Amino acid sequence: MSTTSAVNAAPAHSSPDAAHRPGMLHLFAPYWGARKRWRAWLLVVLWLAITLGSAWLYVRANELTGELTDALLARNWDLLKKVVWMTIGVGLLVGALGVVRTAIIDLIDLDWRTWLSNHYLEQWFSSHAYYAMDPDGALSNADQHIAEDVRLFANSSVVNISNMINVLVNIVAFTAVLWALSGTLTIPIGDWSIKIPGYMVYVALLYNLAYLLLVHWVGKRLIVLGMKRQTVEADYRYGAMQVRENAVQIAFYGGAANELQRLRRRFAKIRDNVLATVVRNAKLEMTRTVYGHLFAVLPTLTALPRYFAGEITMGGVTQAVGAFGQLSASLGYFQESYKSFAMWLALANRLRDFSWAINKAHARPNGFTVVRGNQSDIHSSVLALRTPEGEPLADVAPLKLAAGSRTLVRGPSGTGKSTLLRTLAGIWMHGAGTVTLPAKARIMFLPQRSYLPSGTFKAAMCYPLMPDQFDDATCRRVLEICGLGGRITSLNTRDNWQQLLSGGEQQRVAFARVLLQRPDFVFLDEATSALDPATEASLYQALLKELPDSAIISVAHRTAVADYHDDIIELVPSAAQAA
Ligand SMILES: Nc1ncnc2c1ncn2[C@@H]1O[C@H](COP(=O)(O)OP(=O)(O)OP(=O)(O)O)[C@@H](O)[C@H]1O
Repeated sequence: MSTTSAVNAAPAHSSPDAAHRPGMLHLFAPYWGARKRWRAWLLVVLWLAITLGSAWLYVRANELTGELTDALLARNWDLLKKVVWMTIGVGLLVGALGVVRTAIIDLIDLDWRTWLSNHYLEQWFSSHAYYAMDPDGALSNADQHIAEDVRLFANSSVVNISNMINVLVNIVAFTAVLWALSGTLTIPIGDWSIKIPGYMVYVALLYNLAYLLLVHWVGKRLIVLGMKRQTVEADYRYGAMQVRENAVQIAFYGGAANELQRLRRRFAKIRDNVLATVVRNAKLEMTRTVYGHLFAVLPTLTALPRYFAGEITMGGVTQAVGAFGQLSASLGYFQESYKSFAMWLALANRLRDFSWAINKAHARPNGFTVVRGNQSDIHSSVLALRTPEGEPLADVAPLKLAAGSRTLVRGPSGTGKSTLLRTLAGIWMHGAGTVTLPAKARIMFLPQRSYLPSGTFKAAMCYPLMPDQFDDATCRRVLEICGLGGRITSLNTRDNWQQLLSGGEQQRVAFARVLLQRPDFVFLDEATSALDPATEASLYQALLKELPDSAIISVAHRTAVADYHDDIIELVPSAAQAA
């Protein structure tokens, strides 16, 4: 792994507790607040214009139902024909505008999702967040946050907000219609009378407010359940993925029964969550059904006083009932979509927690200072290595690794040899000391088990550089040196190399990477542990021959490896660790 980007990732003096939990606004502002977002805003303006136009058409359609009723009652066939044609025309126009509106919403959704995905990917890969240890577990399902949560959040935000605006426009339009049709209701009380202008609007508002409060009271637990749902689903999927990735090891251990139990336990959590959601949804639906049916005749009853007073015609009643229905349907949107709001809130909270976990990872104090200087060697002060819990591991005397030097790091298991390499790579932050790296040197770290991305073999071999940076002939030459010439017939064969190649072959691919990329410093952490002594010897000999000027720093338990090194760093466990 090249360290150029990882060096000194975290700020030296900060605290994860001080990390900022992003507010709701942070989910919207960076995208919608940026100046260059004119295309997205143009789409919003277009959508808004169509929504206003549609609202006017809905009002017109409602007027037409009133005119239709009156034309029928008056047996006015000419007027009836005209009204029918106009109703069809308005209906077609509303439908066509609806299609365009949906397409615009889909485009806004896609653009925003693209931006959010990039944003979270960058945050995750920036500094050390993607490999940071995560005590809260909020980073462990990062894949779920980036793939699923972002998709659902962008979609439900765009859909919910656009629906809400649409509903608000309809509320305003039909409140005006209903207000005009309501006239003034006069309630006589003895010698007095109370006059209520636009009384039908108040009835509709009260009816829906009571509805909303009831639905919230019954349904608020759905928010918590929605949040938990995403987590338990992700845990289950991750568990299954672990089995896939470690299938052979599990089979060797005969661990199928154990894995089965583990996955069943995780699935049981999904089941519990879904059951609780089903029960809560049923309660919510029941509440809505009972309430809706109890008050089904309310619009007609509300319009009757004016009809009986002779203030409106039967067409007026139809229109008033229609307007009441439209207003209620618009206000009722908040109840209808309670579940999707609950889901949206759960997603927003999960994304905020994810950003928070990344912020905490960024703010975690780094005990080490890793800097780039103009010198050609790598050197350090005394390095005090610690565990994440702060327990001392080992104190490493000042290092000086010059070009062409060969250094072996030895010591009992668990002393901190790999930790020392991680510290030099800038990806370990528990301890104290300073590491100075050459500004322009290329440094490569080979762990015991190298990462081989799936895809063409050439891409896996050239990782982390791009395959087009190397010609096939050079690739073939280093493969021959590493004893893989016969094994890999085509550089362009695609496969899951991590699973397909043996442990020793994977280590040989890692050596091929080194010979190909010719770094100035090579750190090998038990990089030949899976190889037979003869292959190990031939690889080390090839390394020294091909890269005579590179510094080689190995961590190895095998005594034979010492033959290829001049200096030895002996790590001794700290007094506390030895005790
Ligand atoms: N990510 C981690 N979280 C918690 N503890 C860790 C982590 N990585 C390493 N440690 C602990 O730090 C100690 C040193 O580990 P390290 O891998 O550096 O030892 P080592 O000398 O390379 O061991 P070995 O020779 O067995 O490979 C161990 O006790 C290990 O459990």
